[in-house]
Amino acid sequence: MSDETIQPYRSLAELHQAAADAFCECAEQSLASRGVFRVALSGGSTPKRLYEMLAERSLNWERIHWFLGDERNVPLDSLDSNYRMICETLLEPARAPDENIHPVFVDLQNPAAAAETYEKTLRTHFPDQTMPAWDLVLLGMGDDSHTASLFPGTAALDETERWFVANWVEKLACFRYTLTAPAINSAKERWFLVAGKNKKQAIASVLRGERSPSHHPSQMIETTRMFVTEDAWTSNE
Ligand SMILES: O=C(O)[C@H](O)[C@@H](O)[C@H](O)[C@H](O)COP(=O)(O)O
Repeated sequence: MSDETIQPYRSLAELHQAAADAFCECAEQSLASRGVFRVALSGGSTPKRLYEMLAERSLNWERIHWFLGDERNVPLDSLDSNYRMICETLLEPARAPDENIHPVFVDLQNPAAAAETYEKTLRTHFPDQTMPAWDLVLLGMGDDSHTASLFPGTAALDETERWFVANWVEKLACFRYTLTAPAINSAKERWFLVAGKNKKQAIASVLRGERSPSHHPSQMIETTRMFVTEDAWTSNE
């Protein structure tokens, strides 16, 4: 990823404002050219305020479809559910049509089956495609360089055919649901939102460290834009 695709912001508020503007522009362009905007959203804390801001924008809610880039293996009403967070911050305040919202119907006892079911759902939205043709995938980055639920040293990093899998994460001692790297890279736009000095080392390793996707999974993503706060950024100088 070249440095011109990376924009450091003085504050998280400025990052969210810029990301909200860029999101709306991306949606408008997609709707104008394809009549639909299909986006996979990130979980975590960084995008929450962005989602709240988007709920206040005048988007064409009827023609936007909302998907999960990853999910935790918890009930959808759990405080740890990405779906719950996205509903509370964005989809409920915006009154997005239920039929446009596509949660992962988790199966605590059989996450592999739930992931296969979600992949089948995705394939109905992107028929006859080898990989999902998202208009946008929003991503965060962990301080261990993970993105979505592609964690270092996990089996999902090696997946080249599947779109969406259940991924055992040893360090968390749990399954996570995640898009695979090829199913993220097939998006027209792949954006990272990264904030906080605790992410500085991860960003430096991902962008400037040796190429080692098994240690730095975010290196697998062909990023088109990175929104980052200055306290998480080190320039190339
Ligand atoms: O399910 C999740 O938690 C996310 O999808 C995950 O990949 C997240 O984006 C990073 O862990 C960064 O999280 P923060 O934004 O909370 O730092």
